[in-house]
Amino acid sequence: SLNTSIQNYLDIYKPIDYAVVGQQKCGTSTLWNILTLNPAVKWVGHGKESFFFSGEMPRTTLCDNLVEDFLTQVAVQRLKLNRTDMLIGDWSATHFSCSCCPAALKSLNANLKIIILLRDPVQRALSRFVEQKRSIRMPFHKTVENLTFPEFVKLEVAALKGCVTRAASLQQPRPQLPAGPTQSTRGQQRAVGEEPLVGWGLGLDIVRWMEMQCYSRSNIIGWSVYDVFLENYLAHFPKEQVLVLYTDDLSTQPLESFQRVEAFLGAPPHLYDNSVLDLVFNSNDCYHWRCARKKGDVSNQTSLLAVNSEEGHQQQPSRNGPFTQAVSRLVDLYRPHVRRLFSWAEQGRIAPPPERWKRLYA
Ligand SMILES: Nc1ncnc2c1ncn2[C@@H]1O[C@H](COP(=O)(O)OS(=O)(=O)O)[C@@H](OP(=O)(O)O)[C@H]1O
Repeated sequence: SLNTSIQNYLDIYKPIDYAVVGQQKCGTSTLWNILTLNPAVKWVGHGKESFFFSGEMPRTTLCDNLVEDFLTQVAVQRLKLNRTDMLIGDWSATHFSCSCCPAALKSLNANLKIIILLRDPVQRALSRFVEQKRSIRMPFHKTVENLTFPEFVKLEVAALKGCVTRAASLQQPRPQLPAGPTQSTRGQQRAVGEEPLVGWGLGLDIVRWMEMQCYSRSNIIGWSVYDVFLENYLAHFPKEQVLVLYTDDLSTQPLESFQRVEAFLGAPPHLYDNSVLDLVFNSNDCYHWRCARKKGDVSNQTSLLAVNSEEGHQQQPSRNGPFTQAVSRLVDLYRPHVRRLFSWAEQGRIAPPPERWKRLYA
């Protein structure tokens, strides 16, 4: 029963224009619900996420999934709406931590615009932990059901460190880099002194590949190690095609954030209702991509939930208690990775992370 009045087959089957690749638990549902109120901005799939090239469980990498099936899903959107003039994107938040996804997406459309939303790494890890713990339907519920947050952090950080140490032991001498302005493997200019960015299939050696897999197989803690995954995207796509946003900005300056995304996508500006901009979707209060709560009602609930479950319903974690220690352990883990984000911001490769992150992780 599809409306086939649109004549141009190529227009219907052309690939997506943009991809919001993650990160999971960083506010992607809020971005999706509000941004797609703009009639020029649409998405592929029935729900929010297609999970087409990588699923919830990191081992289910699907980069060689049938391209034609994906194009058909995109075409369905154009046929349903009987329009070819809107921007169609993929919203799978699982694509950020997937090693082969930047390569697959680049092959799909070299002009693709990539959008990445990042939240304070500890907050993201906490958010995912609480979600998995609370719902038996969640894929990592079994992993965390009998553990407190500090217990889980201790085990997982040790496992991650072991994995990364084993990866580092495979280090071989690196080829000498030529002096002066250099070209990356993909031919893009980088300034003197800027580290070369490598990606899957683009200069990634065994050490960094294995390291990336250590983090990509650790959904709750490892998926907050943003620089490793972001580097992969920046190696494949020119920085002009990669927009990095921060959850803090979505929270404090929602309208500006949506306008920035619209400008990046080349979409006509939409007039958003103020009451809509005040909404937070898929919060710990109401786990569903479409479930909305007022911003003020959900703030800081996640850390409270985690503390309450472990320290006897206190309002604040005790100074040297297990929860505070777990947070410090995570801050130590994330520190060098957050620092890389700041250095990329200084080099103009990405938008600067929130100042608050500097105080926490510097
Ligand atoms: N505007 C704004 N400001 C601050 N925080 C926000 C905002 N929008 C979403 N959120 C929080 O993001 C969490 C949900 O993220 P996602 O929608 O990306 O989750 S998912 O990957 O689709 O499962 C979820 O975190 P938790 O509440 O800690 O679970 C949301 O509360």
